[in-house]
Amino acid sequence: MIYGGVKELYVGKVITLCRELVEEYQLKFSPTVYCFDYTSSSSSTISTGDSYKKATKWMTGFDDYVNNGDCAVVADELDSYLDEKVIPRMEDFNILSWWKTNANRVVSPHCNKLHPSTLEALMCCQSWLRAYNSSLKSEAISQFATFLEEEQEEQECKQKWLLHSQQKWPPPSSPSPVAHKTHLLKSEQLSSPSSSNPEPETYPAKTTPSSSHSKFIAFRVPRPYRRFTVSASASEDSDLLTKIPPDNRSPASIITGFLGSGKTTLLNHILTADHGKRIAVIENEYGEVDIDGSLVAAKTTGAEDIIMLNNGCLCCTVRGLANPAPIIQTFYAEDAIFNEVKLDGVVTLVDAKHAGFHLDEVKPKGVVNEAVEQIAYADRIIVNKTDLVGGPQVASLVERIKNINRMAHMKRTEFGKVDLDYVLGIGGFDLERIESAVDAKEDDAAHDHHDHDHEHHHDHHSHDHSHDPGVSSVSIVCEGNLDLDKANMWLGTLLMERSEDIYRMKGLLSVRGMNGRFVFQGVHGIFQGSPDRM
Ligand SMILES: Nc1nc2c(ncn2[C@@H]2O[C@H](COP(=O)(O)OP(=O)(O)OP(=O)(O)O)[C@@H](O)[C@H]2O)c(=O)[nH]1
Repeated sequence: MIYGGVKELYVGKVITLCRELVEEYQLKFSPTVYCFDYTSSSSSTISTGDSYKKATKWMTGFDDYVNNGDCAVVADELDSYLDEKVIPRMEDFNILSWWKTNANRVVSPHCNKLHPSTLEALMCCQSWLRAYNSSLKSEAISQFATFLEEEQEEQECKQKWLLHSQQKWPPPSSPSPVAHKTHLLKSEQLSSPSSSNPEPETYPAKTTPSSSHSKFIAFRVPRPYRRFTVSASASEDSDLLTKIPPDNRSPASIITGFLGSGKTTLLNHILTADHGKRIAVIENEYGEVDIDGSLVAAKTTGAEDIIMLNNGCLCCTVRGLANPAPIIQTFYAEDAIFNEVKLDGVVTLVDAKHAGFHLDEVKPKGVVNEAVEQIAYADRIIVNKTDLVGGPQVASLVERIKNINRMAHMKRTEFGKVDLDYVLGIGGFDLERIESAVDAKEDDAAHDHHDHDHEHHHDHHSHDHSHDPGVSSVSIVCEGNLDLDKANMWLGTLLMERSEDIYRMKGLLSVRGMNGRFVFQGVHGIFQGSPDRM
């Protein structure tokens, strides 16, 4: 109609040519199904102004064809394409918007957010490689294509993480206005019983290779976090192989707390005590002058391992000093550190006299109070300087602290005087000690002799949720066994969606098909889990 008398000849030629091309394409690639929805392009929404029609009068034949045309029988992809109804002409038709709303998504919503050039490179590479791969059957190319796909996934995760971290951490140019120090204690237990047993211990179990299958709890954590993949091999008949290799790495403790809360005092107490441990101190001093270096007792007692970091600590100076999270993450993110050092625990000093003031401080929207954060990450909380305030004030502070972090053990002190066992060898991040941590926490909350508030708030069988300063402890206790797949899915989703909000978590799961418990612990996106020893 549009092309006059010769149309049969030319249209026929074009169709034959297209068919040859499609056949060639189909030989190389498996057929792809494209689905288009034309229903949303109803003519009622289309502007077909009279002036436009007049100006393009020569196209009226096409319009008639559109209105009366019938579909041909669909034989292959080309036929199906030729068979598609064409849409009426319109003045303001935008082909790109039409494809955006009508065509099937070829790009996932996540990919859609990638930089166009990144996306283009990924897609092109994949297409080329698939083409080569189909003709050359190259294993290496196939692997590379898979790598690219994984990289694409990684980019999606990374983008998600970036969104979170941008909300959470101050950018390098705007460090936290609160000047804090964080001390890292690395102590080597010379007579550690585990160090005499270098062989990994395997906990035997009957497994039937044919019937056993592996279950995985694997959380993709975007770089620079370490990825944890934890597996439990369980068979249908409840046989289980569990294995937690002994951990001979040197333990490290983080001492944190608000300005003047007594960190250096506690450190001196530790360094001068008779414990037989060799201790290295990495002190992060926010300021030009090394004040605390001269105060730390070890310097005068001949210890050689004191390293001062005047604005030099990579994670602290970049991300602000008040938040211990970056330091905790450093122990997991860097292989060199992770292989040598295990994080033992976070000890938070709280100034009994001034902490209430800091906890009350109202922060701008989206900014978490640093004093609250330091309590939230803690395994041990030392309410120091109790000599400066009365009993009721300390009791009310202790209550507030418990609302923020019910898992941590707490003690009241003067001049940081605590038993060393209380702050060293905590095992706060140790999967093998999760259970004792949970049990001991109950004892501690109810019977700590330093803590005379006589609180008997046993929340073991309740869903406990307090609302002090935006951060609170939640304990969930459920009866029965969990389906591992569902638990995996739930935890994975929780971490993907809300890891930013999870300061610490510890738990014991009873999983269907496992004889032992499944223990886990985590800090934000870092998650560790393993079947418990039987
Ligand atoms: N009254 C009293 N003073 C204490 C106590 N603990 C520490 N102090 C004093 O409080 C001051 C600050 O203690 P530090 O140990 O330096 O506190 P810090 O957390 O290291 O302080 P920054 O380095 O400024 O963050 C020092 O003068 C200590 O002697 C305590 O329990 N009672």
